[in-house]
Amino acid sequence: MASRVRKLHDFGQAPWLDFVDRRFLKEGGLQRLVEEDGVTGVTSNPSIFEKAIAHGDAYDAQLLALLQSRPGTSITQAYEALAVQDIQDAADTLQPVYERLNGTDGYVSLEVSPYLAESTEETVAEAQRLWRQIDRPNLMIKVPGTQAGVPAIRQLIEDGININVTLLFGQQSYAAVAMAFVEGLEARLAQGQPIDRIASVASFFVSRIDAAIDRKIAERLKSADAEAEALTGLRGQVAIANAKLAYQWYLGFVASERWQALAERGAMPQRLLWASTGTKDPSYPDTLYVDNLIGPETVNTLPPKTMDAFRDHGTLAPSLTAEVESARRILREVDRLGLDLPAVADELVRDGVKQFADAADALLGAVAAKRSAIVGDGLNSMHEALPRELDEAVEARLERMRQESWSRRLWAGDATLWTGGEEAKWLGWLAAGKGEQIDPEALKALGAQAAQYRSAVLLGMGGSSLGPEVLAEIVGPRSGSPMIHVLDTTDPKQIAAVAAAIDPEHTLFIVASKSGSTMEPELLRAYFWNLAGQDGSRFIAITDPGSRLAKIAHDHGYAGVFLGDPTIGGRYSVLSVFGMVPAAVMGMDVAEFFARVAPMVQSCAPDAPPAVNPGVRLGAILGEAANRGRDKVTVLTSPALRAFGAWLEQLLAESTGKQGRGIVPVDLEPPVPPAHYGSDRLFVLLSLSGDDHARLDAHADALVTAGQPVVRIALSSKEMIGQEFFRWEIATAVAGAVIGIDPFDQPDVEDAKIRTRVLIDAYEATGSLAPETPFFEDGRVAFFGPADRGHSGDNAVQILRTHLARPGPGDYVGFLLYVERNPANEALVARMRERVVKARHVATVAGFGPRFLHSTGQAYKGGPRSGVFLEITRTPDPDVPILGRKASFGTVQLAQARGDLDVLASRGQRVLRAHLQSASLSDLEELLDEALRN
Ligand SMILES: O=P(O)(O)OC[C@H]1O[C@](O)(CO)[C@@H](O)[C@@H]1O
Ligand SMILES: O=C[C@H](O)[C@H](O)COP(=O)(O)O
Repeated sequence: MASRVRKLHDFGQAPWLDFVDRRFLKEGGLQRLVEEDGVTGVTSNPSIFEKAIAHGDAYDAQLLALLQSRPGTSITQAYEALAVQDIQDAADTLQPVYERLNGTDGYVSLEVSPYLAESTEETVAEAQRLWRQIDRPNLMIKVPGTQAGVPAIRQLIEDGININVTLLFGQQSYAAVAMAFVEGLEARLAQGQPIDRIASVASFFVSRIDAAIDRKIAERLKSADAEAEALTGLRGQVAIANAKLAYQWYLGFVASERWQALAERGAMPQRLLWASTGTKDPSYPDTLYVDNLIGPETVNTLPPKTMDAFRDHGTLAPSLTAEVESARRILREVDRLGLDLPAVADELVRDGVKQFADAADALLGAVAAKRSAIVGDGLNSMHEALPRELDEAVEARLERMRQESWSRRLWAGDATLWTGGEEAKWLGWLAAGKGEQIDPEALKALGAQAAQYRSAVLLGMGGSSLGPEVLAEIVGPRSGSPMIHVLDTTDPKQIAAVAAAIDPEHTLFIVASKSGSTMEPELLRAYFWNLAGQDGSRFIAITDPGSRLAKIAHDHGYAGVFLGDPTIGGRYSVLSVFGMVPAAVMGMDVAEFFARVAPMVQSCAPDAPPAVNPGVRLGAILGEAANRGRDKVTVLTSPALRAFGAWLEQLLAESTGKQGRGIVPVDLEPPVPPAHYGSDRLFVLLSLSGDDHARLDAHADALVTAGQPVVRIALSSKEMIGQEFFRWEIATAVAGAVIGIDPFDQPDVEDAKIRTRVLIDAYEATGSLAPETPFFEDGRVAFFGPADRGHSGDNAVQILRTHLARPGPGDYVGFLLYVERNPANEALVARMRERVVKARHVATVAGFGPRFLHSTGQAYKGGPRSGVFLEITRTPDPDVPILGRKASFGTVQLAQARGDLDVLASRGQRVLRAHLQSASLSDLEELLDEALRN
């Protein structure tokens, strides 16, 4: 006996299957339905593919093969490759049907990306691309019947592409779509193109209408509506009535002269297709939306469950044209009762687009997760353990980000993600992450040339020095390549130490400054220019086009000038020439380096939904933590990655620390037992496989047990540090959006520079710095501070005690040292920090001046006003003169310290400056120790 499903054909209706799945196709499921049930078509949508691909392993083998053969494949491309294969398989299964029915049936539908529903042009382009790629005559591309979709449908029909119009709910949009179909065909005819093989269906959604109307009715019934009985009578009636009237419109339409003219030229009608025919309300019969919509020249696409039910107990009768008057009456009732069907239809279109976009997000998320599993340790891992409240806030934020398409908007340069200001002009680092800002061949040649030098000295500040320093310290020069010294200071001892360590004859000097006008690299450039005998052949410059440095490099005959991208701010520049030129000098294979970075860039791509996008996810954590007072991002690393924090500090602080908000990075603070930490921290651990990180792990475990939020990041090799540059750049940009600031400006840095300049200019004029009076001195140490800040005490210990008693919960203590940055001084300040943390239970930061001025300085001045700073200065001895100037490097450094203090004080931060007279730094450490003892 013929199957009941097959018998639908007797009524002129084509049964299609609303389902696709790899295993089902491979096991011959579709073939069986074609043979046994007379199925003559297949529809898919993003939800169907989400169910197929995201759950189970049927697609994993193809995915693995794809990613192995083309590692650069994006998750959208990967999904598409999987879907395309299924659609081609289904089309091939239906090919005999298509042939037998002479192109009137036998179609398989694939939907364009739901993300494009508002863009006509992009929908057209994607439909054309999929059409070419799938390359089957019995393919239909599904395009939503939205406002933007209608002109796309017209265009695509004109192009000769079969179209399944999806998401139709209302009579009006159906009519618009039918006209678009006609116009497309007419346009073809006008061009002399054939129209007899252009197939189209208009997918009228059914069950979703009842679901929406029934919900409205239920709401009304809750409030004891006077029309309760009439409303109840409409439950489960409206969708079918709506569909029946759509069919009546169709009948009128195909009878029209306009259509008949096309029909005479061989045009096939655009059939109405009943979609969404699986019953949503279990109290309704499971074949409701099949039994009642049977009629000629139509299609019903049935989900497997509905098809099984219909096969089993469906009712075959020509129902579509029955009781049309009753359908009209029902819709009049809907109108009378104010249920507003057109509004419901509009809302269902919006919901439908969103629902498919949600499904696409889930699908892409699942593909991304599968890809991460395949990439394995080729992608640095990240795991977070967050206290419940923060965890919930992060998850809620990620969901909001998903709904608001943050990953896509970030890459698209949508400034409204931030403050709607200048942000879009500063996104060149995204392309730089893909290696697009450098010329690998030129860098290879540079690496070969650089091998002749014993050492290299890089002169730069902030973003121009910290990236190279991290690369030098973590990855290090290859054997045969020069040893690299990074100088980002005006400290005379530090400058002298580098000058003494090199042989200028065998040294390559790299002057790095985006602006080309930063004071420190300019002074250092002049100093080493003379030291190197003014021989330009041993100098190269890295700078932005048209800068003063570019001109000097040209005039001085530099061996090379590497130009940066002006749309990249300094702190985001490490993956541009600013990091990669020094890397090449160190003998790194830059192309190989970027090949390692690539999996992170792909994982952070615009199509990677926030929850599985490692950069966006981290950004959500950083931003939510900061907004909840956990604004001290405490960086802990395994030994080999120790240097990373210096780069990260600048990125986080300078990007987010403004308008009294932002993140205060805490780097190189010695770990202490969890009891000493407040509730203002977020801990980030970076560990390198094979490095000694057992203690670090134990510390992290203890922190988690104590309820502290911990993010753990693991690298499989030190070369993988490149991935962290990119992850953190994305994370910082995203955190900036969560915090609500522009992460690409640095509004408070300039002030300290101005104050310094005033002091130095005065020095050049008078030969001395403007006098200043300490509020206390004892010959060992002199103290300076704003008079109005209540500094008091009869001796150094008391003064320090008073100052260090200032921080309360959530505050932080900053040590700002204008002394040589060397291992001994670093160790000393680390000890001082440890004492403060233990005694005061607050976070501590430390910076060596003027280096930190171009890095964390922005956050200390513009960020949260929770800092308590101890600035430490001394009169440098021996000093280093600057040729052609009265001021020495030491004088400049002191002027910088004074300028810094002034600005910090003017911003309401609590500041004290200890100027070492006869006391050494160790002496100060003892005083501090005493001051912290009760
Ligand atoms: O590369 P440049 O222009 O010399 O700037 C160095 C650093 O100084 C700053 O502008 C801060 O003063 C940083 O943003 C930057 O990385
Ligand atoms: O083309 C088919 C439609 O996408 C499908 O029928 C929608 O069904 P649903 O409303 O059950 O999601």
